[in-house]
Amino acid sequence: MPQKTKETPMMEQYLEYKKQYPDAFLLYRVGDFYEMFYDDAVKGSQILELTLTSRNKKADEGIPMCGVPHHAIEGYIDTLVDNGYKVAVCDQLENPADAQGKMVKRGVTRVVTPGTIMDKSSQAKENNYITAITTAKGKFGLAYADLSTGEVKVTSVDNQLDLTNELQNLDTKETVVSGKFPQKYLDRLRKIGILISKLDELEENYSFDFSQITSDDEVSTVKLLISYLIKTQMRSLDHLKAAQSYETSSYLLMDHNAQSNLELFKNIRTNKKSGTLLWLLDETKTAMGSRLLKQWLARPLISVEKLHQRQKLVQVFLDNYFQRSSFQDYLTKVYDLERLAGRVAYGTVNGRDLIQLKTSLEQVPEIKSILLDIGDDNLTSYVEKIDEVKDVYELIDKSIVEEPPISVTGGGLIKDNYDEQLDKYLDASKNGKQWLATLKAKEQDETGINNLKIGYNKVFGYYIEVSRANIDKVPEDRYTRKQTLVNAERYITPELKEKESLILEAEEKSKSLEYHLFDQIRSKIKAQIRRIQALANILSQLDVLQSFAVVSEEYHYVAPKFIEGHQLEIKNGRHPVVEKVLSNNSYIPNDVNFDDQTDILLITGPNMSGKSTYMRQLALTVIMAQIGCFVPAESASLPIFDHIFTRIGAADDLISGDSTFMVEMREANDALKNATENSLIIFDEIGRGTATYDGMALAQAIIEYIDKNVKAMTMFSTHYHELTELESQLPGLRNVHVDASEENGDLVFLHKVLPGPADKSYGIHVAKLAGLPEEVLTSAGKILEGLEKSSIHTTVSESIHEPVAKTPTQSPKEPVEEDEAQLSLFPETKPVKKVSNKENQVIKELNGKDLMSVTPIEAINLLYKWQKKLK
Ligand SMILES: Nc1ncnc2c1ncn2[C@@H]1O[C@H](COP(=O)(O)OP(=O)(O)OP(=O)(O)O)[C@@H](O)[C@H]1O
Repeated sequence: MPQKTKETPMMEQYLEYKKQYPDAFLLYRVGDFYEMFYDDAVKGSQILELTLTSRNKKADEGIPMCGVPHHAIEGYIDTLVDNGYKVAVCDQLENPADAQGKMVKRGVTRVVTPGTIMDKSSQAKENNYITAITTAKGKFGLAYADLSTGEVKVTSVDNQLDLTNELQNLDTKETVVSGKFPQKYLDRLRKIGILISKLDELEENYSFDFSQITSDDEVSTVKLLISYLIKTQMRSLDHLKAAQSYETSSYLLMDHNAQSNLELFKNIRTNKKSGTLLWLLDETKTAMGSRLLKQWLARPLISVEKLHQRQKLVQVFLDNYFQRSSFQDYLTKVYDLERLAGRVAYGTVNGRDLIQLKTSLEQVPEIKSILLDIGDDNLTSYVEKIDEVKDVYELIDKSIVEEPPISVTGGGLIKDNYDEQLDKYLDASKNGKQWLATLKAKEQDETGINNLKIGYNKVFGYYIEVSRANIDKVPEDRYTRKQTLVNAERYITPELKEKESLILEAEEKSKSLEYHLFDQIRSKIKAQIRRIQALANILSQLDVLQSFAVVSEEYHYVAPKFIEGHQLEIKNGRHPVVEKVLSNNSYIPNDVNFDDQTDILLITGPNMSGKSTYMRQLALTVIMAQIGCFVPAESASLPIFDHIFTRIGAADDLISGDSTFMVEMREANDALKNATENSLIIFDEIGRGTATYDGMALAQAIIEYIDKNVKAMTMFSTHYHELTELESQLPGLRNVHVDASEENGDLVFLHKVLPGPADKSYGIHVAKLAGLPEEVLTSAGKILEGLEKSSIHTTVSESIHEPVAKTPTQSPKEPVEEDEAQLSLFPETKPVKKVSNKENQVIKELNGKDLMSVTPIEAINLLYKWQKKLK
């Protein structure tokens, strides 16, 4: 921390800025370095692996310091921001030479934060969303923006769970709140790695298009977000598009767990894209297309009309292979128009970016004509809307050289014949150099000094240099001596000085004129940003649709039919990712059928037989259908789903401190409470996370609840074979099993889904496949045999479904026998001899419960409470 001793003026200035940005690393420009001091230096040197030193000036002695070279700053900023920190960059605002001994003027020129970092090439295919959240009238407002593409959206959600979900689905790294935002909601967000940035004062003076937002609360949320962007970015935000309201319910909903369980974007094991649905579907040719595909996958549609529209275009790309390939060839040459537009608005665009913009625009007329040639009405009406933005193309074409330098201040950017004045300057400087060469030859000739040179330095400009050995040949009447070196003398002549001023003036002026012209060109393009964004939008949609066609063709997908009512029929469906990964067509296709009587498919079968794969296959097929892609099947008729709920695999939520079983129950609860008839529920072995009887009882109660109250299409896999007997009691439940057979004591997986329950579990066979020691396997075999013979086993399996089945599905005609229900749930409980007080209480409570109005989760909670009491 700052020392008590008096600071040097520079450190005083530093501390002044640091005070304004206490939560950011302040990178403070000193000469050719950006320096950090005090705590920033200590922490920064660790994160960035820099050497920590201390300032040596007497008054500053002991101040920790570390620095990075100015030209390498971007990489260091990226590292800090990747680690979840903010960075404020404090630049020199004047040339130190002009400061004339006073403190150099400095100022913070940008603040980079995890949500606002732009231009990271590693993230070209990703959106980086910054979010803002507000709360009013018990609801939450949520706005998000991608600063590099200019997208701004806003919505409101009813509760904290939905808010967290939406933030996680957006994968936001940073969220802005006002100082008044209730603290209690923020801890959870911090725990899941979101940086919270507080902003107390809203900006007032800016123009932004709020016209498409209807609710005042949403306007407030967007205002908070825009204010933060203005505060941190300190430059034009003209490229931000009009904010759009959206409702989460106008898409097929999937919470964050479902997205990650189904491996849409990240492989659960590797955390990478490989092996995901996005990986499979992404045959896009542009970064914009890839980002859009990801957005479509995160928000599948529920409008049949829009889906038909997408399907038709996919079909057109499928039917016209040659046009599609040349469309792809041209698309490959289209750069990231969205981000280029962002850079134009930001003023960070350089000559090379403009050439990229030009090259991209150059492809558009070709793209249009190829697509119009196909002659499909749907596609044509789409393509006709494409604005080629020809004026921008022409402007860049006539003004910017084909291979411009990175810097925009050093000249060499602007073409000949673009500006008359510039041509004159360039001519003068070009001719001047020619003239100098001629002069050198002439002087060498006249003086006879062969090694006579013409040079230049900043102090006295152009000079003639003669080596000491030749000094006697110097024509003293024409040459004026300017400088003496050890081995040479330097001279000037009136002729040289006259040309010098012309050459220098031309060079200096041409550079600044070039910059000025470049700035003008940039502003002219900036005025057309909306048109470039609109073009980017159409091209990225077409890119995604052609990508669907490529994948659908390669893997033989079909257009799904959307049907009304509670039915689904998939013939020979496949899991698209497993199919791709498995070699030589070894994937076994399977049908999925729900008729109007069925809501639950109860899936049994040995471990490793393919139960999870079968269930995920349906979920992925539904998602693919609802983004407008074709699906992996021979034919598919599906309803439009409103929500997919999943409970797959073991996921501990260590952050919130929940156990696997707790997460399992929370996810089950979410589905039971929120699913509708139009939802899809995938429950993979619900109940396995707890003791067998509890688990089985719960699984059964959940199935019955879905059948009776929810009626969503449900796939439920289980190893509790006893549950298969439910088919005779629940008209909406059908058993299917994944087939396996035993050959010479070895298990053969057939991966074929057949009607009816599985007859055997084969758990020990799978353990053998996994290579467990022979001793363990033999011993397990003996234990199993014993269990199968024992009466307990049969009693349990019979009793377990009977009484519990009666509770939720009990028809009013059949009175519930509570005693029996209680006893049979805990069959190992010894018969009660004497009823204690505690037991009396439990019985009383049980008698007082209206079981018809108790949810399965509440039921298990009650059971837990009672059991605890009795213990
Ligand atoms: N239809 C299929 N065709 C070919 N291979 C399949 C098929 N279904 C599954 N498999 C293969 O079998 C493996 C195991 O499948 P899956 O994980 O779905 O089994 P499971 O029955 O859910 O197992 P467990 O009960 O142990 O969770 C998969 O990784 C896949 O390689």
